[in-house]
Amino acid sequence: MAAAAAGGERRGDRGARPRGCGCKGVRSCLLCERERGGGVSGALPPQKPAHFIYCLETGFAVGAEDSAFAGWAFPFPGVTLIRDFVSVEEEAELVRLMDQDDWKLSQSGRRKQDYGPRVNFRKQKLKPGSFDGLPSFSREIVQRMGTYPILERFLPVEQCNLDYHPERGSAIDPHLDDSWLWGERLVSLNLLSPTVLSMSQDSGERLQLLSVAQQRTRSSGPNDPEMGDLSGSPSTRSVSCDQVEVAIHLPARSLLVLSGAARYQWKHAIHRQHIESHRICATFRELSAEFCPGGKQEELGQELLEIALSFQGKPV
Ligand SMILES: O=C(O)CCC(=O)C(=O)O
Ligand SMILES: [Fe+2]
Repeated sequence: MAAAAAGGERRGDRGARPRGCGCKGVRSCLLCERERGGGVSGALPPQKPAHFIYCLETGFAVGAEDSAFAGWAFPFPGVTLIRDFVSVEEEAELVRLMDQDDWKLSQSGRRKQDYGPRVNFRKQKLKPGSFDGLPSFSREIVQRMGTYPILERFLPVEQCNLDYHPERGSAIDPHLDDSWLWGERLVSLNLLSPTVLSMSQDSGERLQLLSVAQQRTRSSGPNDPEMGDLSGSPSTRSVSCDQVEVAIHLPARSLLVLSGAARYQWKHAIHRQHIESHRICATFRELSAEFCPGGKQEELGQELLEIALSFQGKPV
């Protein structure tokens, strides 16, 4: 289960939980918060003062218009978003097929279905367990992924479906996905409703910002009529990384690929307030170098790949 390592979720005994709640340790959802009364701190995301919005066209994170960072931007590499990766009809069919299997209760008001090997991330132990492959309905989806250059030779060995519902206050805390087992590209298919993936870092390093005019100069050249006023002196500004949150807007039916800095340096999260209606996300993960040809555990990697790509799986 990737999200466990990803989010560092812990087992903990906080007494009986209400029906429908799968929270453990410090996590909570609307159901257990209601039961406890008064809510809990940590149910809402920490507010970061510097709000940026990821711009798909330029690959920059751009200061939100109503904020103190309007007019400022910085490069945000490692994000690829493919709109309309599946059609409305395919989306409905995928959800119908997912719903034929049970959803297990998970942390923070989520439900999940996992198709993947048995993993202990803490001890770095891995075995196939009862994994019998990705589900048959993913065969075409995985084949389609491979037609995009960014997903060349993308061979997933895990699929994790997560189900988010506003009534349960579903969310996922900021985390990095594991990188011992999982490789460079994290791929997620967004179904049923749009949401926002919130990117943040704990590091106190300074992030150098460019004024939007400077950014246009670099990307468009000096003769672009869109450039606006470039005559002023180039100004600079910086902000501490841990003050920044970058919103990546994810339309329904889009496919998101995170790699590089967006995968390894920036944590990702879905805040509760960004689940406005039922949402399902299917995340696909590939193996890290250790499990690929030439790596220490290539045989185990090959075995897992063969199982995964038989597409005969049921949730583990
Ligand atoms: O729901 C999402 O888009 C993110 C899921 C995620 O980060 C994870 O499963 O590790
Ligand atoms: Fe994740």
